[in-house]
Amino acid sequence: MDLWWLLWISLLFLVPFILMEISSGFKFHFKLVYYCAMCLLLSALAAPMCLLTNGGRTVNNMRIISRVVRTLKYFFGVRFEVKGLENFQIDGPCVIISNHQSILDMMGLMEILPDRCVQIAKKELMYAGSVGLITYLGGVIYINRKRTSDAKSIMAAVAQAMISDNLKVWIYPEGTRNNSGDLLPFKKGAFHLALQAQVPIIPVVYSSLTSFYNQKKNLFTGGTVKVEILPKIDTSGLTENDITDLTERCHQTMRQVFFRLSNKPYESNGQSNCAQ
Ligand SMILES: CCCCC/C=C\C/C=C\CCCCCCCC(=O)SCCNC(=O)CCNC(=O)[C@H](O)C(C)(C)COP(=O)(O)OP(=O)(O)OC[C@H]1O[C@@H](n2cnc3c(N)ncnc32)[C@H](O)[C@@H]1OP(=O)(O)O
Ligand SMILES: CCCCCCCC/C=C\CCCCCCCC(=O)OC[C@@H](O)COP(=O)(O)O
Repeated sequence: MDLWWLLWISLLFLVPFILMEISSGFKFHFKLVYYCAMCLLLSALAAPMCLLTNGGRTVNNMRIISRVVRTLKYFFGVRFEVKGLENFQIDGPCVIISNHQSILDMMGLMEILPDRCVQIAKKELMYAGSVGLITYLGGVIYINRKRTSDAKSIMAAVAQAMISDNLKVWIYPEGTRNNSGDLLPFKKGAFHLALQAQVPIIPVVYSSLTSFYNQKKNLFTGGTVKVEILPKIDTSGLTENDITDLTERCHQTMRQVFFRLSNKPYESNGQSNCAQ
């Protein structure tokens, strides 16, 4: 066949494909920018409310922040089906661990955030404009993930504050966002913290977002996220020697629930689940 014909025929198929890709990519990035802009705007509105109500940096601001963030789901067509909220009804502090898929997780976090609960976040979040300010006002604890020794000493101080100030602490044990449709191995900070403070761990699992949010496919439409708050895991009597087992047990339990909530067949990965 003539080379020109081949070129024309390829173009006939390629051009609509490229246009579709550009427009879906454009839609995806536009929606992400819109999400970030809404976060920046809502944070800028919430900050004076926090300052006027509570005066400065305090976990009590989380009530205001969560109420404001809960409105975001209506703009993005995201809904939550929550089970197990009664498992949050415990007296005193605890460590809450959950899977972390994307920046959209802030909606899922605030949907169920219990009272007097702060999160552990990477220190870079402090510099995210008004979002950084609102996290500061809400009492978020910042860590430098590149300096394990600094992170450890901050977490040791957090263990004390949990007891003295009756705080719950929310940690993403994967340590980073992960939209792969599986859980990453868990870092150990959350488990050390629970043991140091001698408090229970409450695992929370969110179903996979990939059916409506997928960066690889430029997909960001609306959808429903299933959320399950699991019964507390007691840590009393456990020692440093039990950290690896505890981490692995929590990872396995959460992974099974993650696959069930995401309507995916459970795949045993057959490896150690702890981050090395
Ligand atoms: C109004 C509109 C608002 C709009 C915005 C909406 C909301 C904003 C408002 C508030 C919400 C904010 C929510 C923010 C969420 C942000 C989420 C994140 O930033 S996730 C990233 C940060 N978090 C984490 O990284 C936590 C998980 N990581 C860990 O726990 C890590 O363990 C670590 C403590 C950071 C250390 O990292 P490392 O890579 O070194 O981890 P290892 O687990 O491999 O540990 C190495 C080694 O150290 C031992 N270890 C770990 N921790 C401790 C400890 N605390 N004490 C003692 N020893 C410790 C561990 O056992 C390993 O040793 P060994 O191998 O011998 O066992
Ligand atoms: C004047 C300065 C302007 C700064 C502009 C900042 C732009 C960002 C604005 C809004 C972003 C909204 C983000 C909501 C909070 C998201 C928290 C979050 O999900 O952080 C990711 C972190 O868990 C893990 O990070 P990595 O996956 O390791 O990476």
